Amino acid sequence: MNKIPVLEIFGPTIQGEGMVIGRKTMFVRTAGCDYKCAWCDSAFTWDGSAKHEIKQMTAEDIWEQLYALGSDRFDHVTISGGNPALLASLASFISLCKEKNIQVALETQGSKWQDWFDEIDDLTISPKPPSSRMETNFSILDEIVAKLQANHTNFSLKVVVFDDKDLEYAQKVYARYSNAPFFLQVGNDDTTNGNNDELVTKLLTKYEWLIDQVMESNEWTNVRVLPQLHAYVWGNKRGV
Ligand SMILES: C[S@@+](CC[C@H](N)C(=O)[O-])C[C@H]1O[C@@H](n2cnc3c(N)ncnc32)[C@H](O)[C@@H]1O
Ligand SMILES: Nc1nc2[nH]cc(C(=O)O)c2c(=O)[nH]1
Ligand code: SF4
Ligand SMILES: [Mg+2]
Repeated sequence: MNKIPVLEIFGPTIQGEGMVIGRKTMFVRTAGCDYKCAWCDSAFTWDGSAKHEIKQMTAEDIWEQLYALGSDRFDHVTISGGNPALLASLASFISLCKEKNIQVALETQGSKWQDWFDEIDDLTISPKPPSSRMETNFSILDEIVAKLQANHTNFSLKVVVFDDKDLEYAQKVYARYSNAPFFLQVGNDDTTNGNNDELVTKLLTKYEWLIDQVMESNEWTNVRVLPQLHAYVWGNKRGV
């Protein structure tokens, strides 16, 4: 099927995470994931709770909706999910964005390759640490990273950290792919809290903990430590 299962289209907003943090962007969130991370902040993309909201869209349908929301006020689109790398059909949307001079970022966990990865301007690969209860297939990840590097694709690695074990895992990933830009991201373990002041206080404490760990370690040098910026502005709200 050539259609793309879409759950959300929103923006313009700021990219709250990783290698293009702060950039003005639109978002397209696809449905379906091959993982089920214990702390997934977008579980509605795969747990069935929003299945009635999934729209099967063509590349042109998605573009129309992006344009209806953002008109000429954007030049960058972020594709997230779910795992958008499950969808070969995204190729058509990515080339449509190119035609329109729109840059494309994409978020995926690194469990599956797509040939269109090399067309992405800002590709984030986010392997999952032990707290997620998912298992990384390092032979697949090795292959993906090797191909991206061989093809000079602009990508980065981003590991979400909740605890010491996660940081140990992140260190292993950092050492294994030592030439790749690397980001550590604060984990949000309170994804249903509607009290933003309380949430932000919690997240800042965790951010400080993560910074402290990295600063005092000689195993971490060329790394960026980031929060989820959008959580500080909008808390756990969807569609921002
Ligand atoms: C919802 S995922 C969708 C893309 C893809 N499935 C992935 O995990 O990379 C987008 C990003 O949010 C991160 N994320 C998900 N839940 C989170 C949480 N509770 N705290 C911090 N980051 C989280 C993921 O690690 C990923 O980098
Ligand atoms: N503003 C904003 N930035 C984000 N960066 C990654 C997101 C995601 O859910 O993949 C996200 C999101 O949902 N909103
Ligand atoms: S891989 Fe991404 S979308 Fe899938 S469950 Fe994990 S965090 Fe959620
Ligand atoms: Mg998110």
